[in-house]
Amino acid sequence: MSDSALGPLRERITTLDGQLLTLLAERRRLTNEVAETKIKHHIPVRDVKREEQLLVRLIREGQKVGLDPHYVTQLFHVIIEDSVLNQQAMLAERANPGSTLPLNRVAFLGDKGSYSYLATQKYFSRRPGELLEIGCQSFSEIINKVEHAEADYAVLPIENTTSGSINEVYDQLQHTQLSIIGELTHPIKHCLLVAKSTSISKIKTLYAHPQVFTQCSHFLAELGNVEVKTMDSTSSAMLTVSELQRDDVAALGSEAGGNLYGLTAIKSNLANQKENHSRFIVVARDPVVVPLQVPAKTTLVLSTVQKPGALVEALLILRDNNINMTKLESRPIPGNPWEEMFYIDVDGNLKDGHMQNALDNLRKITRYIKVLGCYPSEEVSPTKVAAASALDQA
Ligand SMILES: O=C(O)C(=O)C[C@]1(C(=O)O)C=C[C@@H](O)C=C1
Repeated sequence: MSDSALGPLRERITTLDGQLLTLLAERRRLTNEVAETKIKHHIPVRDVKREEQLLVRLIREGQKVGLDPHYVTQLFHVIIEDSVLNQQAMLAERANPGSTLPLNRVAFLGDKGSYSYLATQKYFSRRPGELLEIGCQSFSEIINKVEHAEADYAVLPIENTTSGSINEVYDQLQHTQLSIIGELTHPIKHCLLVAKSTSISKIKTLYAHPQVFTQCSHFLAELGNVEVKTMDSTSSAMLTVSELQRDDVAALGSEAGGNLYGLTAIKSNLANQKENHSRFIVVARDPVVVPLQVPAKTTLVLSTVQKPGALVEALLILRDNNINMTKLESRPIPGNPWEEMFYIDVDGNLKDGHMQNALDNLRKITRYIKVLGCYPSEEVSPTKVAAASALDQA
């Protein structure tokens, strides 16, 4: 079928897509207005009951026009997540009036196209002010830039669903006075990126960051006899391949990043686990206040006294204060063999009475304890409705 036969239909689709965008922008404006009311009346951002009602109604209405419940649910999860994150960003900004900058200078690993670059773009797209990206070669350089006020923020990857914690970043946090002020998760979709038209069987050299090789180890084993070259960042791997312009070299990285270097993805979804996400933290020189209407997380670092059960005792304090721990990580203390620093993420706000009580009690039983930051939680768990409940009422 020629393009001209598709033309009229495509024109109508293009018009509809434009209308959908206009409607989505209008919906976003309305939810921002809702946020203003929530700020004024101290109402929590998230209202799961309202989300449930809305989804049930939409699933029912969708069915009437031939849209299946799964499709409608997925679509509105994305839309609702967007409104929740925007509202949270608005509330956080109001609670920290002095912290809004006309220019956000942000240090991150790599250059244009790295996963940290994409995460930086995503996080700051919801914040006021222009973005100035400062690509760095190492985590210590990133921290240094913020400590010396050459950057205002740093975006650092802290864990990945396939390869686990990024120890180097935890070790940097041990020695800095910077505070964690935000977090975000970003899907990591590794692709095989090439500069010239080629096929997988022709590839002899593969460039990537070591973390990426770890996350794609099954694919590498399948590839067989390919020379693997480790690079400082995903972006330097992509830059190298775009400069070489050969049909026997490839980089591992995201499709969006590769596009910035004129690279094409010839195979996608290369990570060992299908659901491959990285969690990033955002750090700054000054801590932020998180309004109580926004779900918060707090990250602590502590070392216990050397006696059996000391860590258990610390964790029981959290349980007794009804505080949910979302992550526990241990790292060696340099110069003190067999001693550990524990990094603990919990759901909770520093302003909350339970949290204050837990911290007071932890201080009594630990050798060292520091709050690395309290920040809005960006994990917006999708509200579930049983499709049956939506359909029963139809
Ligand atoms: O109705 C609200 O309270 C909103 O903030 C809007 C909205 C939505 O996007 O529909 C967003 C977040 C809430 O959890 C519920 C619904």
